[in-house]
Amino acid sequence: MMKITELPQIFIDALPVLKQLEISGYEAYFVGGSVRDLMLHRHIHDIDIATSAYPEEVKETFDKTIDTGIKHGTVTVLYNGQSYEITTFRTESEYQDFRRPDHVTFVQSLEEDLKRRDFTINALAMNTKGEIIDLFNGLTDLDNKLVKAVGNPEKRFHEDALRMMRAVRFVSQLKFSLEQHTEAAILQHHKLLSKISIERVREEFVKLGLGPNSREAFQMFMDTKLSEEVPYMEGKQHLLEVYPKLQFSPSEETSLWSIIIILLKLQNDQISKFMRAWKNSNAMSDEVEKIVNFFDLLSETSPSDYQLFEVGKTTLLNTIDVAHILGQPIDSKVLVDRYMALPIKHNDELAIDGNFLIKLGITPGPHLGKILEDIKKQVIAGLLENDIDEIKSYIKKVM
Ligand SMILES: Nc1ccn([C@@H]2O[C@H](COP(=O)(O)OP(=O)(O)OP(=O)(O)O)[C@@H](O)[C@H]2O)c(=O)n1
Ligand SMILES: [Mg+2]
Repeated sequence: MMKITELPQIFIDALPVLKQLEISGYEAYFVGGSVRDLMLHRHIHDIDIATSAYPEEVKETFDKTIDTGIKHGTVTVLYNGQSYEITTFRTESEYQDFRRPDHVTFVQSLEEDLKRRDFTINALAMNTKGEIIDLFNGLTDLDNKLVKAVGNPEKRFHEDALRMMRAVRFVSQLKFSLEQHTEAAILQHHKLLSKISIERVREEFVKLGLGPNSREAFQMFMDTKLSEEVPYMEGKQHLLEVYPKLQFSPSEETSLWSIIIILLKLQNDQISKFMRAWKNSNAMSDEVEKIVNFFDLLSETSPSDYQLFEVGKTTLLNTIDVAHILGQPIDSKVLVDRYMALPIKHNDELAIDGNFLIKLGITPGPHLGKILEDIKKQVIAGLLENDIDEIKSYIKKVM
């Protein structure tokens, strides 16, 4: 049996929680992604604990607990300023509506818990001695870099169809391959994905898109026809096939969405609809719309100083990133230099404001707004110095 002697701090911090359960007469193990990532020497962002104790028993064992998902057997324990999700050994009923189980069955053995998990690499457990429990050859699959369903892949995907997205997401994140029966089962059952809420699909899609192996994973996403079951991508493989051939993989979510929208050749009025269909936030949607529009502008012409000012630094850099990934030849250095050389970069850097104009005797209203806008344009174009006195004499001249 493999034994880990030097555990990362995050496990050491959690050990007293597992030991407390053991003292109370229950079994407790580290499970899931944290054990996988430990074996891969990847960063461990959180840990999951599985126990033979029922949720009520977990609550009796610790002082501070929160009923996170008590129906599903999960209790959060607050310990030493950290929070830990502790889930009772459970299985999933096989056929509900292909979504997360709405009821679960608690079971007595770790083995029964592990065998309903999605992939062998996620079905490892570790006890308090640091011993790895590997009932489904997860360690071999880790060595061979394989995402392989535990047992019958069709059953696993019927229990939770999101797992099909998770499979390609791990291919991207871990640079793994899909085991052939697992891949075949996804192709065969890809339609089940349409039953899953967009929020959950989006989360996996973003992880897929931002993973280091996202271009290969995206090819798999199309080959298995999962792409046919998500918003705006049905019947669009001929446009999306560019993605695996991109120069680079995106590393920002804004870039990922912008690139998909550009490849799909969506018109301007469809961008926010696309973003809404994917249940993205308004802030994300607004930024992506700005990026795509500026990208279109850059592909046609060189932006004016005023257009550079309007788009702002963040969107400029985001658009340059998108152009870079798409292999679009733009002179990013010139654009950034020009932006940095702008006399003002924000409205509030203008030497005057509306109140100043009112004091000069201009009546508030649309007319005043136009004058202010004109002054701003003159300043940005370098035709007028951003200086109160200069601006004052300019106003006197034009009025
Ligand atoms: N649809 C799912 C989701 C999760 N799991 C199991 O629950 C564990 C924890 O799930 P989660 O935190 O969602 O995923 P991780 O595998 O831990 O990946 P991440 O690093 O992204 O958290 C997984 O490892 C897996 O054993 C599963 O079997 N089926
Ligand atoms: Mg996890």
